[in-house]
Amino acid sequence: MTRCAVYGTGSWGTAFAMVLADAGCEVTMWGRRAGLVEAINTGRTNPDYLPGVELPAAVRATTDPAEAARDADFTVLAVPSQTLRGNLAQWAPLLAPDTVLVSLMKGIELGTAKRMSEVVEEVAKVSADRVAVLTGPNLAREIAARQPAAAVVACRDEEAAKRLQTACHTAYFRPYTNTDVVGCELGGAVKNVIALAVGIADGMGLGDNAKASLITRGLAETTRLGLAMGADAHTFAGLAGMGDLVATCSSPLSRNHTFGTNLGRGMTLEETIAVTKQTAEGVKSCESVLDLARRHHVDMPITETVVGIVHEGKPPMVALKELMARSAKPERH
Ligand SMILES: NC(=O)c1ccc[n+]([C@@H]2O[C@H](COP(=O)([O-])OP(=O)(O)OC[C@H]3O[C@@H](n4cnc5c(N)ncnc54)[C@H](O)[C@@H]3O)[C@@H](O)[C@H]2O)c1
Ligand SMILES: O=P(O)(O)OC[C@H](O)CO
Repeated sequence: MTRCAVYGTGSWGTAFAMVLADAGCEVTMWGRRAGLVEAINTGRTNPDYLPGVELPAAVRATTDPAEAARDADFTVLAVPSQTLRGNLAQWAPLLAPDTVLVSLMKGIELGTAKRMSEVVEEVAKVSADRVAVLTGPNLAREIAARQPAAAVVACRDEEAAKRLQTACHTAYFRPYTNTDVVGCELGGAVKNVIALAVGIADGMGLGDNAKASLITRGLAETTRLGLAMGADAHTFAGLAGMGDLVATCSSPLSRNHTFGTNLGRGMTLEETIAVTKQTAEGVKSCESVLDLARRHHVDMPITETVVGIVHEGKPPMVALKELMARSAKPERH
């Protein structure tokens, strides 16, 4: 039987653990808090992140990272992007020798501007052939309700991607393989920034034309960055690009979209952070995405606008006027 370790008992770690169990894997989750681990093992629910959802019997949890790691064919990482480096440094010595590490994270590291798979390779000292990424339009609550969704598993080693595809393929979860790890990771990280922008526009009551324009031009700037970094343009028209943008920018379940909506309605950053109970990656990653764009000399006006509103106190109405007054240009630029 395929054995999986899942590090992180948040919304997506738990929902993906369910997917793996439903696909026939045996899953051990690692969690920080003994109380939550106990609730998962005895109550078969995760009351903090997925209340009311019954977990399959093949999912169990532990606070011992070594116990979770033991004999795992796949080691799934589902912690916030900005804590991954520190977390993985502790777990790396415990990992099973040939395990494939799977990143569920959708962020870019602050300071280094590294993608999560790069952080994993560096900290766990493994080759890119042993690091996979799972991404796409996958709102955890819908997956936990076993509502249908497609996803992408990306790995430089196509055989490893296929093994992961088999390990997480269920009647309601349909993963496709891809070898464009750079494009898949950028799609996942930048859509969170665009979802913040769309949320802000929604909060300001700017309408559906504004939303569609931000999604489309958001995809254009994501693709520009991807091409500058060697990604395949087709990836951005797929599940990791357009697919995830549509889901995240249109769903009230998205933390990034909701965060933006609160800002657009006039809440301060501090008030918005206070009412956000889970990880909204775009809030920090907008700065690291902009850093990445500058390193690659790519213009990302929507990302720059989000950084201005979220981190520099720019009033959304001023930011809107500036964005609309940019010089006119052909669409494909
Ligand atoms: N929730 C979704 O719908 C969804 C879907 C796809 C991808 N993702 C991505 O998955 C990643 C995890 O998101 P999530 O939704 O599970 O977040 P979450 O906020 O629901 O859970 C985060 C988990 O990380 C743990 N954690 C927080 N700080 C930590 C630290 N310093 N050290 C160790 N553990 C820590 C929390 O206890 C929790 O178990 C993010 O990158 C997110 O973008 C989320
Ligand atoms: O809730 P969000 O905004 O982190 O988005 C969740 C997923 O990434 C959607 O695919």
